[in-house]
Amino acid sequence: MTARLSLYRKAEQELYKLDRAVKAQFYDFSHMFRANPDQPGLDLKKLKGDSRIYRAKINQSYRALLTPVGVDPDNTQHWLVIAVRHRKDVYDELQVAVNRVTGEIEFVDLAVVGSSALRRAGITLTPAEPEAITPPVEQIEPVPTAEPPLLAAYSAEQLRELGVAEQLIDLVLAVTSDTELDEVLDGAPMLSKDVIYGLASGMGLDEVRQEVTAPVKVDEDLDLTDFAAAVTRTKVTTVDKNVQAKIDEGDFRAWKVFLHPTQERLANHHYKGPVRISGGPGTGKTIVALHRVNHLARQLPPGTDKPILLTTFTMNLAADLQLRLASLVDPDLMARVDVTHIDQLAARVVGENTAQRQRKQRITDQVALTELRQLLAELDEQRWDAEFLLDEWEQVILGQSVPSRSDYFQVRRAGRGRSLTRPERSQAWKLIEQFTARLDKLGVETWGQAAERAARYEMDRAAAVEARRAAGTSDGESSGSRHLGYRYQHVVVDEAQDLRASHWKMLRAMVDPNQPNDMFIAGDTHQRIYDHQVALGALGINIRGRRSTRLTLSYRTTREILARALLVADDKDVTYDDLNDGTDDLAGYRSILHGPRPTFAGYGSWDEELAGLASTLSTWREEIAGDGGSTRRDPAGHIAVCVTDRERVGQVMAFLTTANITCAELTKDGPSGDGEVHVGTMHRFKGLEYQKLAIVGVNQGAIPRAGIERYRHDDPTRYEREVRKARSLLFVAVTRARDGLAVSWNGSPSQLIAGIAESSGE
Ligand SMILES: Nc1ncnc2c1ncn2[C@@H]1O[C@H](COP(=O)(O)OP(=O)(O)OP(=O)(O)O)[C@@H](O)[C@H]1O
Repeated sequence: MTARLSLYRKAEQELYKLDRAVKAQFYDFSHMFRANPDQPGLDLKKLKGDSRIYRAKINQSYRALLTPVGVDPDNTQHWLVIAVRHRKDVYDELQVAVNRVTGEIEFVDLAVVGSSALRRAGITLTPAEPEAITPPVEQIEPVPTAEPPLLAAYSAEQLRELGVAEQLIDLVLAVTSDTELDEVLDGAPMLSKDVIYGLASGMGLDEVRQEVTAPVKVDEDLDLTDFAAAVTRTKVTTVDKNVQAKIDEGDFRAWKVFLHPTQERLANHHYKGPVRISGGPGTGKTIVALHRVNHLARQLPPGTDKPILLTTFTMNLAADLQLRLASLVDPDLMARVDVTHIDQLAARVVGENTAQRQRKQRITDQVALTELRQLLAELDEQRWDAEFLLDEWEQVILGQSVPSRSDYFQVRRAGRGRSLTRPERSQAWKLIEQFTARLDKLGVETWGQAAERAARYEMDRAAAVEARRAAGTSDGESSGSRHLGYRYQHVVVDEAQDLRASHWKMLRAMVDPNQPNDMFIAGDTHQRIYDHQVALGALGINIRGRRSTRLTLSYRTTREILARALLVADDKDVTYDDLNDGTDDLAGYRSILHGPRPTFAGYGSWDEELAGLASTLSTWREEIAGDGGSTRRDPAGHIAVCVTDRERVGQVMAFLTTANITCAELTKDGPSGDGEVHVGTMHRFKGLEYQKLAIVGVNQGAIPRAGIERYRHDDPTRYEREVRKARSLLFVAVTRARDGLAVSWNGSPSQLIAGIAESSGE
């Protein structure tokens, strides 16, 4: 009798973590099982407590827990592996069931529930192979506590109705502390976790019903005993000859296959207009954007063009998106997606519209600032600060495409702080005119200028398309049709918080505003590290009602790190916008991952801090190398050091090299070289993640820079803006760490972490 075998998500994740040798034995086991599940070497036996679960032998120590889910028409048995574990963790009380809300098969992992919670709920676990174990005698009684149960306000019936797994209900109603709740939910099915964490974080019953339960509820009447039907609704991995490759991919595979229902809904929904996904760091915005592209690509009619644009803010992030997308999307469909960073896109549009001899070299804002300073010095102009003027030009004049001096007199200068009188505006306009003429003469332009030009070209093109439509000629009818249609059918944007107004105008004009699924925008304004605040509505991108959604569950950062990160971002005096006229917040932002407490440490000098850093990195290196069980894991690329300025990058790398730690600098193209520890300034860390991260030199005066003090009284709005940018930068940095974070400083700590440093007792 042959068998078909599938893997439940949890079992697959357990396999990722096993030693290579045990994984190899699992592949052998699957092979044998598929040939004949009843062969004696597998020792297939039913657990005593629940008639649905069987255990089978992978090797002397490991067992597969399986459940039969039906028989195919050709008489092949179909089995689902629901867990893979050490035999001492197999208990007779384990159960598998069909969830009454989702209709999926689910397994509650009682093996990971702490003994105090089990006892509180009156559950005793009996090892399935007692003869093989010398059980630790569990004498610990739950500490009697006067604390009421955490979820005392709810009844078993209410939890059942929301979809909490039956076996968990008594347990969660009994727990009295967050720690116990974490233990109970550690091995819980996803819906149970979402519901309980939702209630525990203060969401009301109706809110949970609406936001968590309703989206995953199946409409049909469910037969809770029909496992064959249930397994068709459950995301499982088929065990075939490719299973080894799938398991070896480990966590890299997880994001491709197991989307959270909220993420899945966002990625696959049909939207009548632009949609925006927000959410704290690590909540999967990028993952959803990638799946969105996959979904859109699969709907395309056959063709050879590239109707989908996937864009982001920087070059290295675009390269990363390209790589990840290629592992998700079929190669044929991948060829239909244009993955480009936003400045490159603008440069392409400008290039298409400019004769070769008129093309200009692009310069950074820093180079432009030096030119402007030079000009002001030559003019002996003392009244204007170069930085202020450059910002005025970038944000007000270019940002709003102000075409003339008279328009500049009328324009709103929201968020600019210092107000300007009419004569002052006149002076500013004149100086900026002289400045742009100077750049022109040098044959250069800033990226802001290029973006503004690209927006204008693209808006002209959109106007031409609309005019043709109004005249009754359809797109692509005549020769030269490349210029006569909208450039894309779908635009997907990641890291949206940092795009300039002109980028948005360009993107808006690249896609038909009257077609569905036109724009999909992912970003988090708490992570805005450039000065480009926009109101999308005013730029023709109207995001209505339910087309704005927030993700709240972090898949990256441990709870311990997230709690400190929130202290950085959530200052009571700061509000964050929603890329429009409203506000955004991080309410409900949470993680279910646990890890070591982040460290905050002050040193007497930079040299001492560097020595402390080398010691931390050495410890981390050993920890990561030891993670792989008997095979040593290569720590390269899993550890990074984040510094506050370029100069310190060099200093850190030089010091670490002498301490026998090899480094690779994080450049705008990604890490240069294959050194094991990546070192870079904070800006370079946007969108990245590392298992362990050290942030050094978080001193008073380094972040925010001491230089902004001059604005404190003269231009308080500007001062606040600079502090906010620094806050966001540090927030981005601390949330890059998956499970290890060490923040340090020498002298006095930055004002942004002073409170955290004190409360950490260091
Ligand atoms: N459904 C999922 N299953 C497994 N892993 C996931 C899932 N969703 C996200 N992740 C993982 O969580 C991490 C963070 O995801 P992602 O980079 O998409 O978050 P983000 O919201 O874009 O973060 P940031 O705002 O910091 O750039 C990644 O390692 C990703 O693979």
